Amino acid sequence: MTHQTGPGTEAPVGGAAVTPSNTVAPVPTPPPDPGAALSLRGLWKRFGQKIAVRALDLDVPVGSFYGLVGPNGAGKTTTLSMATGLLRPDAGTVHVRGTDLWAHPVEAKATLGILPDGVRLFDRLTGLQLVTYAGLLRGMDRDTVADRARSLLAAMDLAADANTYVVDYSAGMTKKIALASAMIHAPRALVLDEPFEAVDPVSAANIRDILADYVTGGGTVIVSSHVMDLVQRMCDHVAIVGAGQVLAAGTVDQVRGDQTLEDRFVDLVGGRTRAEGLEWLRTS
Ligand SMILES: Nc1ncnc2c1ncn2[C@@H]1O[C@H](COP(=O)(O)OP(=O)(O)OP(=O)(O)O)[C@@H](O)[C@H]1O
Repeated sequence: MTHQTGPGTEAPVGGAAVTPSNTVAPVPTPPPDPGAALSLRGLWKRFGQKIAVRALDLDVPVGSFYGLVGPNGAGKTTTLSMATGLLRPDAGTVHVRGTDLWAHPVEAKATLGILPDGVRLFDRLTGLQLVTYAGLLRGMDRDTVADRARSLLAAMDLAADANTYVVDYSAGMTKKIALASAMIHAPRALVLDEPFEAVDPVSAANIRDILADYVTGGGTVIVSSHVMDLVQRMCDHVAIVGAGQVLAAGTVDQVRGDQTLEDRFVDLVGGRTRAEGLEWLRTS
């Protein structure tokens, strides 16, 4: 379910959205959903002159496999970073099963597993050391960490490279070890920014199976992706984000209607251009 403020709403000042007098008043936003795995309300983020996320609301139901899609620069990473405590919003709230993440970060973050995009790992550790370190940081006992680390490395097809330094991993292997590190404490929700980027098709299928099992077992997964076909097949819910706002959200069937998700995405987001002025690229 999404709720958006009116089109004339400006960036917030002092934490409140300001509406110019000559525009339509914003639709009042309902309070955060305490039953949702993740409930975002009125999130804003500005970088200099660029408003990356504007008045974004989103509810992710518990037990859903939720896809977040949008064109490059739409604000997906910024939204997920604010939703997981990595980037402080200029305004708005994030609730994780009713807990205000920015007011009670330790409590809220304990229930999340996070795969951020582009954040440096401790890559002078081996893969096994990195996953072990993630478990110990979460306060788990050594035996449980050792058991789970072994299982995760096997599931990610990294057992043979357990003792290789992460700095020497390929991009896909790095993605997989970061994912294993996000899962070691059996979080209640996984927030994964582009988890399949650079991952080979066999590993991607294995990861999809792991995530599907996790959802069947009551977990919630939120993934950002550019691959519409993958989201349509893998997710049960989807939000299409454009220019920092949610343009459509709901179950995949609700959002796509009688179109493919890709066609619906292009309809909502636009941006298809004819390649004019590139005649010089033709070789014959
Ligand atoms: N640290 C930053 N400083 C300045 N601008 C930023 C910063 N982070 C993001 N932006 C800008 O905010 C906008 C949203 O970026 P964001 O990375 O959230 O988009 P995205 O939807 O994740 O894009 P992509 O699909 O390409 O990864 C972009 O215009 C980007 O240039």
